[in-house]
Amino acid sequence: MGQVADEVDVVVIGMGPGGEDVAARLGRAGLSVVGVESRLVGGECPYYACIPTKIMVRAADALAEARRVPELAGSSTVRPDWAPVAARIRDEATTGWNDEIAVRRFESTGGRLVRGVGRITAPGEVTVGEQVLRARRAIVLNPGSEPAIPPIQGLAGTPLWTNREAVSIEEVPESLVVLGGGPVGLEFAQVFARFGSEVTVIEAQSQLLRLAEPEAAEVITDRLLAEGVRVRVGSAVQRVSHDGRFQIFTEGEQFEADHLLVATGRRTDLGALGVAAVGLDDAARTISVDGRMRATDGVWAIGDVTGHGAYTHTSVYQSRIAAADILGEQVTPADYRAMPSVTFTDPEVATVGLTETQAVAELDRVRTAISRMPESSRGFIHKVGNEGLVKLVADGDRGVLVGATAVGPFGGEIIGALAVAVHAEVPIARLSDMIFAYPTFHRAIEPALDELAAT
Ligand SMILES: Cc1cc2nc3c(=O)[nH]c(=O)nc-3n(C[C@H](O)[C@H](O)[C@H](O)COP(=O)(O)OP(=O)(O)OC[C@H]3O[C@@H](n4cnc5c(N)ncnc54)[C@H](O)[C@@H]3O)c2cc1C
Ligand SMILES: NC(=O)c1ccc[n+]([C@@H]2O[C@H](COP(=O)([O-])OP(=O)(O)OC[C@H]3O[C@@H](n4cnc5c(N)ncnc54)[C@H](O)[C@@H]3O)[C@@H](O)[C@H]2O)c1
Repeated sequence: MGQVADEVDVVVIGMGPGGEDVAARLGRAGLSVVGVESRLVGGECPYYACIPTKIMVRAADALAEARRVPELAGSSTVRPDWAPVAARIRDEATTGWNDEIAVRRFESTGGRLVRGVGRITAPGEVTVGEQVLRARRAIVLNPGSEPAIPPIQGLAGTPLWTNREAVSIEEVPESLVVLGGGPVGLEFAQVFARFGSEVTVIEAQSQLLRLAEPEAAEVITDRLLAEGVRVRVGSAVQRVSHDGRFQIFTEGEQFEADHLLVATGRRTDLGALGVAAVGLDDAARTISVDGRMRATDGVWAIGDVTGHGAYTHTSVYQSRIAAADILGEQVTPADYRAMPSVTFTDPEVATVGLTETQAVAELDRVRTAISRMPESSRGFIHKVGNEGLVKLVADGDRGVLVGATAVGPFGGEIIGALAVAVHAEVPIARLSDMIFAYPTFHRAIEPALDELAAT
């Protein structure tokens, strides 16, 4: 006798932020939904990524501000203690890496959770261990991504850290090498340095935050150097060894540290997900989706696996579209032109849309302008810690912004105004008429607009 299939309307494989959201929306709309999750409902973001790292950043920023007191307001003595940070992450944010609350939240929408690794075994069919699920209406794929470990000689088998170990430590390492100068690497590097670790960042590309505007990378590099972080760019690690401590060998240099944090990007495994069973390329890194998140007949995909920006806001944006499409509602196709991102270093590095390099590759006439945060009134008032800039990228033919970068205190908040401008294609002439409250950080947008208007 063959296995009797469990028939439902929708099976969601992977309950990351997008998977949880799409499952809840469809459940609330009256569909029968099974969510399949092999680890924790909620995915990477609440347990190992966004939330714990931002708790760490908040604490590290508090230390940095206290250290700035002598330049502004008297004297201060700062004695970092990791215990409150570890306790907040463990007890307040992740309840000991336990997803009971998230499971209850999902079940309250009418959904049913199946624990285990889900795999597509035929069109409309998902197998989890011995259990076979038939999806009448949709399979939604939200498997997220895993830390990618580069094939460096000697690295495999060492007790390296990825973001998952780094958010669950109880004590700050005395010394740390961070491999990779992307958002993950830099957020951790600055946090641990501010808590007293001796930190080295090794980045293979020629600048930190390789995808960011070079002017932004320069600001954050200078800040890290000023805080005592050792930074190596354009540096390839050739070999690693571990004998209780790590030795990291690059061309011409050797570094030694108690711990090694690998933050060299993310990987997916479409083979393990069984996508070939529905005709998709299982050797690919990402699943191509159309504007409605459809990957193929009866299959939708959302989140990191789609390759449209590994951010929680991407995953949840896509989940809304996928849910509406599955419910047969009118859908505005996905539009990523105004995709924002924020790296929560201090200063924050926030971007929206295209960088100058990307715009030049796509458009006939590109204009850019930069205003420096320390030259603004608020930058002057803020004084220590005021590094930053606003860079605008405009389509010279259409007279609209196609991209922007805001680096500075609250750079992630400043970018909000610029995201509206890029999203709604507000004419630059119209933006120039705006009133910017005095003396705010976002007022640094105005001189850059003036410069664009004058060219
Ligand atoms: C250190 C760090 C900090 C970050 N900070 C931010 C930030 O500040 N802001 C931001 O927007 N983004 C941030 N991100 C990115 C963010 O975490 C992800 O983009 C986000 O989690 C969305 O991912 P997702 O929905 O694709 O799935 P994920 O969160 O990766 O979840 C996917 C889930 O699917 C499960 N799964 C996978 N395969 C299967 C299977 N076959 N069967 C069953 N279950 C499966 C996994 O166990 C996992 O729980 C950060 C990432 C890292 C690493
Ligand atoms: N605040 C946020 O929104 C936030 C924070 C963290 C991560 N994320 C997302 O998570 C994803 C993963 O972040 P990430 O920083 O791990 O990846 P990333 O790809 O952005 O950066 C990884 C860096 O490692 C470098 N690298 C790769 N191999 C190397 C090697 N062998 N030696 C030295 N350097 C090497 C790359 O050149 C790259 O600069 C990103 O897509 C990011 O957008 C977002």
